Amino acid sequence: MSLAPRLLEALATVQDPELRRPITELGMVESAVLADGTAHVKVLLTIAACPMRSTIEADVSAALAALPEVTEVKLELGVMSPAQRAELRESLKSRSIPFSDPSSLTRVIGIASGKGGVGKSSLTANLACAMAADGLRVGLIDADVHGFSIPGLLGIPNAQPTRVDEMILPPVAHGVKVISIGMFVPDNKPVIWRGPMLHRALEQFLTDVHFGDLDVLLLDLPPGTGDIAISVSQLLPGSELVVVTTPQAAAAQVAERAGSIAVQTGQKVVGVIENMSWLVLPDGSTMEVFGAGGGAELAKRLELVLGTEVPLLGQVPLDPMLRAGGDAGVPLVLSHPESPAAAQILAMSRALTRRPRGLAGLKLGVTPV
Ligand SMILES: Nc1ncnc2c1ncn2[C@@H]1O[C@H](COP(=O)(O)OP(=O)(O)OP(=O)(O)O)[C@@H](O)[C@H]1O
Repeated sequence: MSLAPRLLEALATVQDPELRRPITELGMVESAVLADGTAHVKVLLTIAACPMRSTIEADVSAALAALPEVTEVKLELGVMSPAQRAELRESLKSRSIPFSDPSSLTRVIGIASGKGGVGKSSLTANLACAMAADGLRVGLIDADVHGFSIPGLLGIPNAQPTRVDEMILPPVAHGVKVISIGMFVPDNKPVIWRGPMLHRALEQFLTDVHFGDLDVLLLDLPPGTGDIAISVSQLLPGSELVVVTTPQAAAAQVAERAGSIAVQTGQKVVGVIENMSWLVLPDGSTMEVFGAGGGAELAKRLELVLGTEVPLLGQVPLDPMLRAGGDAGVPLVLSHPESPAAAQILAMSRALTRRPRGLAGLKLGVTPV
């Protein structure tokens, strides 16, 4: 194996599109030789059917061609041997759940609701895209096993994760790394898994899916107070919760149950989102279709039950464009960021990600004298 330093420097600027690391670090560059202005380079793909083959090919050629001493690029693509793949897997994979390590800097936020249909998944998809558009590295786990809808909301209804042996690489949509139970269920069949299987599935997502370094990991939780909520708190003890409700008093009461599970799990409820708060009519007036006050009431009650501050993060109006954005797979915060509903979601995304983080469990790197 021969590796010319100047060529390696150029190749180090090329990232594997799925693993998001320089190809030089991933052991993908087998040889790189410069002879009479011609760069002869062999790059190894992780698997033969690599969906990113042409992207890698184009990026490598462009990076090499940019060197002044290179007049021609001769690129050969090969495939890693099982032993090379095993080495790569070892170098990438942590034995445990990376996000549950006390020194992890990833904020993990579960989005919960009392009942279905309050817009939890739509808001989760929009929040994830808002955070990614703000330059954060965002992962999203669709853990709503009975109603997985995140891939559709993000425009990748049929996306399949790439598998490198036992390692799973999540598809990326609008800059968000997404994994959904729906991606592992053939033909959109309903999932009838019970507690232990759900726990195992979530555990597998958290250990086997290679998200890489993330600033935020969002989880779209199933509505209610089911097994997944308990599993999340066990597998991700530092995770936080946001509770979504509509303004309706009855909905807020059901949501209170979902939020107060945090008393048992020890999770922090970082806020309430009220969705479908009002509808702006053509004459400019507003109509409170589902009543008023549910979000503020829920936040107040959760504060009492949990004994911690629970702010109402925002109120998102009904907006047909939000629904249409979900159907089209382009969330409203990306297609119409100026709309009042998107503006609310963008503000909430910033409020959630710019909070100072607690120092509990973090290594501060200082030694007492
Ligand atoms: N602010 C809004 N304005 C207009 N339509 C909305 C709004 N929020 C959600 N919707 C629509 O309401 C419906 C339910 O939303 P969504 O699927 O996100 O709810 P959910 O709480 O995740 O439900 P489930 O948990 O049952 O999957 C969808 O058709 C969605 O497009």
